[in-house]
Amino acid sequence: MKITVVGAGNVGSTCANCIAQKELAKELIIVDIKDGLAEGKGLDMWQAAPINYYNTKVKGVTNDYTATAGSEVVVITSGLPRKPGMSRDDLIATNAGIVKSVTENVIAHSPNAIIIIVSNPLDVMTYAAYLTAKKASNKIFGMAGVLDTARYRAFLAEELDVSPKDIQALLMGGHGDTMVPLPRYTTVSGIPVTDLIDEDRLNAIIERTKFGGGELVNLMGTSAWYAPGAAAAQMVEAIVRDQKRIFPVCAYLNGEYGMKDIYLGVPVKLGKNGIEEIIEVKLNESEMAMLKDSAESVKSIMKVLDDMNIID
Ligand SMILES: NC(=O)c1ccc[n+]([C@@H]2O[C@H](COP(=O)([O-])OP(=O)(O)OC[C@H]3O[C@@H](n4cnc5c(N)ncnc54)[C@H](O)[C@@H]3O)[C@@H](O)[C@H]2O)c1
Ligand SMILES: O=C(O)C[C@H](O)C(=O)O
Repeated sequence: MKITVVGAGNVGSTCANCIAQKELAKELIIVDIKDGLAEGKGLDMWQAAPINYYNTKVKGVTNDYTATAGSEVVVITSGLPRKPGMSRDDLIATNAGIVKSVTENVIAHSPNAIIIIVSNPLDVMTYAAYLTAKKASNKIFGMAGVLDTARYRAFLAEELDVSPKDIQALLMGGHGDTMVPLPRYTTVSGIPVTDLIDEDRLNAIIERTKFGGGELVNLMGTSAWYAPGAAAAQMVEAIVRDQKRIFPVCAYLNGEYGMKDIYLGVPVKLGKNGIEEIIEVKLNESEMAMLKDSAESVKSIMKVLDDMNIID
């Protein structure tokens, strides 16, 4: 198994480190455009192998995609992160071109790879990569829901003073302020969360989750990486170990939830074939309205991508 992570910045290197520590690959290649950065991080991670006891051979390269040839899974994290005062959507002007050129290079050397996009604005960057790669949509999708759900679960665990391991939750929609956490599909070891927390506290947690990325941007001056890197690596694990995990993933919809030709966060089954099933949970009227609202917001950024005219 050979895995590539493109982007050796905060998220890419954290993701690569998780992949190595979980021994998900025999060979792990990290690529970055910045001279020496990926080589240095790859070498540093390889030197951690005798300490952390993993066999994954990590190597970094500067923009040399021949080294990535034959990768089975590729994670694309290249692109600018936002700064305080910016929205994720503000990144489209720079990141669309980066995601396009990186996807072309990835596909040229690993035509059969399953590709996971992380770069923001996530839903539209995933769509841009899909249009560029021209591959089946079950093999190209985005990471956001695993992260957003993890934030929601972490906040709930803290509020209820229980283990984060025992919180199961579902969150749908775009990776932006219109994301849709679903209390009806949130449990603590099977107990409905609504039985354990009052409505006001739950609503406050939902609001904090929606703006969870921005909270960290304001604290750090750049965006998060530990949870995002771990979330992408968890998706890689589900694929390489054929775990059939059910995760919220930014997936291409072709009629599911009454929507077509859009990438949006929905629950899917992830296994060795990538997205093996899109699960259509029953949404009530208000949940469906929120999902549609989120889709409209993603569509408005798809229109910006279209107007940029950079993808055939
Ligand atoms: N989907 C999510 O949930 C999620 C979570 C966190 C961050 N992100 C996004 O991930 C991206 C990366 O965030 P980060 O914090 O790692 O940023 P970062 O600045 O630390 O790293 C980005 C890296 O991409 C590299 N890069 C730029 N252009 C490249 C190219 N053409 N080829 C190869 N490498 C290139 C840069 O040199 C840099 O090292 C951002 O767009 C950020 O918004 C998404
Ligand atoms: O918030 C950001 O800009 C980065 C990422 O999308 C996140 O949610 O942490």
